[in-house]
Amino acid sequence: MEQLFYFIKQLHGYAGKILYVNLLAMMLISFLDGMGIFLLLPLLGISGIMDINTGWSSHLGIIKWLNELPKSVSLIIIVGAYIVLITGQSLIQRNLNLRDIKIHTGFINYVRLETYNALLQANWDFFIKKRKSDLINSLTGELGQVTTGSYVFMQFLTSIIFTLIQVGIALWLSVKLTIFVLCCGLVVSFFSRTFIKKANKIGNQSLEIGRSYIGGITDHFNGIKDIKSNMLEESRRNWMVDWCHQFARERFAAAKISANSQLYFKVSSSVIIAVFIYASVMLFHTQGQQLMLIILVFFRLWPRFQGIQTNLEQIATAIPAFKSLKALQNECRASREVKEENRDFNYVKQIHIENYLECRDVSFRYNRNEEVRSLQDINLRIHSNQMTAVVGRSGAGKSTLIDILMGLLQPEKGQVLVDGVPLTGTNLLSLRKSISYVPQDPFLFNGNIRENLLMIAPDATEEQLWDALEFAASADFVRKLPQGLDTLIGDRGIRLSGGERQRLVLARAILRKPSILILDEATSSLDTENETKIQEALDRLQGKLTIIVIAHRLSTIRNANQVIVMDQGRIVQSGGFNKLAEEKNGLFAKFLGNQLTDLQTTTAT
Ligand SMILES: Nc1ncnc2c1ncn2[C@@H]1O[C@H](COP(=O)(O)OP(=O)(O)OP(=O)(O)O)[C@@H](O)[C@H]1O
Repeated sequence: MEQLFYFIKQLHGYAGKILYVNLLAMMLISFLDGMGIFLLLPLLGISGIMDINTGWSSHLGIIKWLNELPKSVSLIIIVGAYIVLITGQSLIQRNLNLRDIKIHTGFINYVRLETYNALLQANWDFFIKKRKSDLINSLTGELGQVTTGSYVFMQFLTSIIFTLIQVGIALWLSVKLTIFVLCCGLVVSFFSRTFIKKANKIGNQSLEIGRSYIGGITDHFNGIKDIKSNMLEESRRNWMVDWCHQFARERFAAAKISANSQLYFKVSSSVIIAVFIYASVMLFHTQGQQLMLIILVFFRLWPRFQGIQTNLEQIATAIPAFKSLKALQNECRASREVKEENRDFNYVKQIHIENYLECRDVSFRYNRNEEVRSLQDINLRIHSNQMTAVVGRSGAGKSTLIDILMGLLQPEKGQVLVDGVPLTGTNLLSLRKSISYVPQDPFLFNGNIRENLLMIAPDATEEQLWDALEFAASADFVRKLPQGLDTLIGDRGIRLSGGERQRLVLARAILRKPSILILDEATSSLDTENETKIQEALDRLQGKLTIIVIAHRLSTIRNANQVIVMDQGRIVQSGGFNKLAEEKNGLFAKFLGNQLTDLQTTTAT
């Protein structure tokens, strides 16, 4: 229940006073509802069904008073009172419903934003350890369950208040009878705890099933090209069929719990009332009007018990989602990148590197339980306004080094320093704001080219957009598109070629006016002509920007001021391009030799 109360606390924190106003309104409605029973009594008296003047209702003076009036007058009073009651109750109910919807939708957004903000502030390490589809599931399915659970909890509170007031009215009408019904309710509830436990188990299962669905579907669409080109449709279909069976089993089990619980309540109530009526008539010789009262009280209270039971089962089903979302929020908070004060990214100022960005004795492991280090004793200086190239075999640690330099990953040992000042929460965001990073697999969202560019620089003018496109050798292809800058590029830019995507992301990076430009294999999909254009553009930027390039094609880095050669997480060579090329036994000369051979082979074929 701890997790449930955590969210209820959040609900309370969000809604505040309105929650109490609603609870008060609920009490009023249930009181008016209870008054309905009260009106039935004089009605029954007037119609002659019950003898109002005898025994049990002696404390109901108003009924006697009504009974003494002429029938037509008392009937008008009762019917009028009935209309006033129902109208009042309906008006309050209407306002309550609208207010509830406001609280509920507001609360959904509150929890959504809390979780999303927590995710936005989590560090990179958190994301590389998490499955993306699980996060998507948390923000969709689980969030839905959590908000439904909170809503059901409000219904549960309403039911409790309604029941208490109904019990109060019932006690007023007949103490013994009400205590009897309450005892029966408690006994039945005690035995129905098992349904709540089962519902909680089903909640856990449905959480897992939801995760596996989103996981499978995400994998499917991420790998759709592989699936189509390698004809993997059948295996995907089998996965979906299996999932559907699992889903059907889980749904059926959930429905069975709810159906069994209802059956149990209905049968037990009929048995209890039958035994009670039999005992009243045969053993205690109860009279007609008392029997009527028994039925009246019983039939008003019992459905309330059943409603509470159903609410408890629904809450139990939602608790695993509560737990999961709470755990996610806590994990995000524990992995928060910077302290609370630095939260507002808009006020972060770019940092200007005067001398150099430095790695001092940096070592890093992705998994602390494993021996292998992805970076080992890295000592390196990246000089301001110069071009530094990082080369090495696949898996040598180049991308990891870049992530460390950007402050995305924290060194296990050693430090990253900006002009001699260690990279910490305060200057971390400033450094990142100064960087434009172009990854191997660039991110473009489903929109047009203009929107994708403006995402990074919302105030950029038309002229600045075209300048950036010119720089990245993209202006020509964008001009040729039917709608130019307003052309839609599809999911992740699928309607563009790999090279066009890379050039567009490069243009976007430049638009941000960074002081550090990092290109991680950013020219790998370009043909020689466009690569030359980019290289010329980078040459023009030399001396104005700090440029860090990871490149497999060594032609791209010919003009680099410094080349870092990495192997198995270590820096094995560093220096100018020509100097390293002359170190005949070095790894760099070997790479150069290989690329020359590749080039010659390609030309010969
Ligand atoms: N998220 C991760 N979890 C665990 N190990 C990782 C992770 N990312 C990379 N590694 C490991 O760290 C080492 C360095 O990887 P890194 O991506 O930095 O190499 P790289 O030189 O950039 O390779 P490539 O040129 O293929 O991109 C590799 O052995 C890799 O398996």
